[in-house]
Amino acid sequence: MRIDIISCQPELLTSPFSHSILKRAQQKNLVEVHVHDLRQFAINKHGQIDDYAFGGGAGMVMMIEPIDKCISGLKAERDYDAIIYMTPDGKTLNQNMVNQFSLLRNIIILCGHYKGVDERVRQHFITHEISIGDYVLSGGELGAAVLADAIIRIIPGVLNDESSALTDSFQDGLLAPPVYTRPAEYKGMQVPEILLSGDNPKIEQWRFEQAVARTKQRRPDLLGEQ
Ligand SMILES: C[S@@+](CC[C@H](N)C(=O)[O-])C[C@H]1O[C@@H](n2cnc3c(N)ncnc32)[C@H](O)[C@@H]1O
Repeated sequence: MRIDIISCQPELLTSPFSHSILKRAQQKNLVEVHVHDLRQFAINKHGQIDDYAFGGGAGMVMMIEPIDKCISGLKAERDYDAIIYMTPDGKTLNQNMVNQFSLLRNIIILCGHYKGVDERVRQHFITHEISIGDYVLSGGELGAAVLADAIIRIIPGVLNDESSALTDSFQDGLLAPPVYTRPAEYKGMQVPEILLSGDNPKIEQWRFEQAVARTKQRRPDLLGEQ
């Protein structure tokens, strides 16, 4: 898979892709991540990529021309399955959407700033609008990193033990059950006896029951309850 991220603050995206699982995924050639500096496509030598909003009001608006040039250049090289704009008024990201995106070959993620992008960008170039929650960030980079991380970790071969991602929260519509590690007893706090029993079918049953109980308590909406 190839992910192209368009940003006017590309430095914000250096760290998330330089460590741990996302770094290893790139080293294993399971994903290519390319970050493009929108200022390289500025309309003048001052690096201008934004301007005042027509109609007035506070806040600058990201111009259509630099974004068009950047996206058109990428599209001239290859086909893209999705061109995503990170925006608080987009569809709220969930695991189902992440699973669908992880099946695609090439995607572009556009990060906004200021008041956001000229609406014509959204109307003419964008295929998906994604929010990472009902709050407003300063820019789309953190959201793009969240989206890319969620996608990349479930690409087959990225996690050392692929089954791990399948037992995480939301994959089967439930929250994940509690987990414990050594020591079995710490300052009088015990690990549930069943997990030390070696009886795998019973452990699986216990985990399922815990997942259901946790989901009922914390996220009844996932079970179709209120
Ligand atoms: C200050 S915000 C613009 C908010 C916009 N004026 C509004 O009220 O919907 C700047 C940029 O941050 C990104 N952003 C902010 N909150 C986000 C969220 N919850 N999910 C995804 N991206 C977000 C978007 O790319 C947005 O264009």
